[in-house]
Amino acid sequence: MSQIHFIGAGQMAEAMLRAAISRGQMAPACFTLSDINAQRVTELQAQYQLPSPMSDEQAIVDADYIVIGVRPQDDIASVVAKISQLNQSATVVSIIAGVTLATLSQLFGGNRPIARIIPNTLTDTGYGYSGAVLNELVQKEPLQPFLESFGKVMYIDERMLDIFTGFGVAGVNYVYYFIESLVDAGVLAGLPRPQAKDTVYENLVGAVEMLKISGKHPRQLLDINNSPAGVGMHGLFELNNSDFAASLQRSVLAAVRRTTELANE
Ligand SMILES: NC(=O)C1=CN([C@@H]2O[C@H](COP(=O)(O)OP(=O)(O)OC[C@H]3O[C@@H](n4cnc5c(N)ncnc54)[C@H](OP(=O)(O)O)[C@@H]3O)[C@@H](O)[C@H]2O)C=CC1
Ligand SMILES: O=C(O)[C@@H]1CCC=N1
Repeated sequence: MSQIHFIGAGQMAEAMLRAAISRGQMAPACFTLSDINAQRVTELQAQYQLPSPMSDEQAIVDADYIVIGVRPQDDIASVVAKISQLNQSATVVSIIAGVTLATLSQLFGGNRPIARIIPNTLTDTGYGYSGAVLNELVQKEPLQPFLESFGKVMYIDERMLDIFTGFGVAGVNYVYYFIESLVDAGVLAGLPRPQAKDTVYENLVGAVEMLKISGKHPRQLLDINNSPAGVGMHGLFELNNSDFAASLQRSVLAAVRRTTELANE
């Protein structure tokens, strides 16, 4: 059983281990945590019945995988120094947005297996891809069960990882925002909120299924959904007349830019 130690026990660390445990793919005993905020660690240990090691240092020594879960703006160099001092062989799994394998390898002084993973916050659902890049020292097979315990895994070229972060992982934002706006539209038109919400959820899941089942392009399904001079076409005309598509695309580009920016701050 692999031992996984998280340094930085924030939102993402919790989302990953909660999914791994609740989906029955990893045992609570696999996980130890450390964080600047000791209270946070105590709370998570109690909530998920995680072991309490003798010390943070001991947990790092015992780990097979060490997940760096701090933010790009945090003192990453001090985290690396601590790992290097205590454990020379564990595979490092960095989830820090924007920070490249080259930067991490340089900090670790080479010879360190490093996986750069950008997890998705859809962890509990089994949907959503984590973007993954491994350096040549990582053994993929033993790492895979951990990665798959909190989502699907998409191995991509590292030069695409910031794009994947801003587009794919931050991408859930656009879906939540779209759902909120569309439910509000139903309410604005006069439907009670619970019915508006149920309708939007059903349409969203159903539309994805239709695209998958039919193999058609969205535009082809739009054509089927719109009769001549009909209801749908009048609605679409207003959308065509708006900045909807370009706004969405500008938002994604801003998120991608910010990913790269963060690594240089
Ligand atoms: N949230 C998301 O959707 C995603 C986030 N990521 C990446 O995951 C990482 C974590 O994000 P998230 O969980 O949202 O952030 P959080 O702020 O929730 O978690 C970071 C945690 O690390 C702690 N911390 C900071 N410095 C240290 C240190 N030197 N040693 C130990 N603990 C430390 C922080 O404590 P304190 O708050 O007290 O400073 C905090 O508890 C980021 O790098 C982000 O880019 C990747 C994919 C998705
Ligand atoms: O906003 C963030 O920092 C993270 C990284 C990608 C999505 N959310």
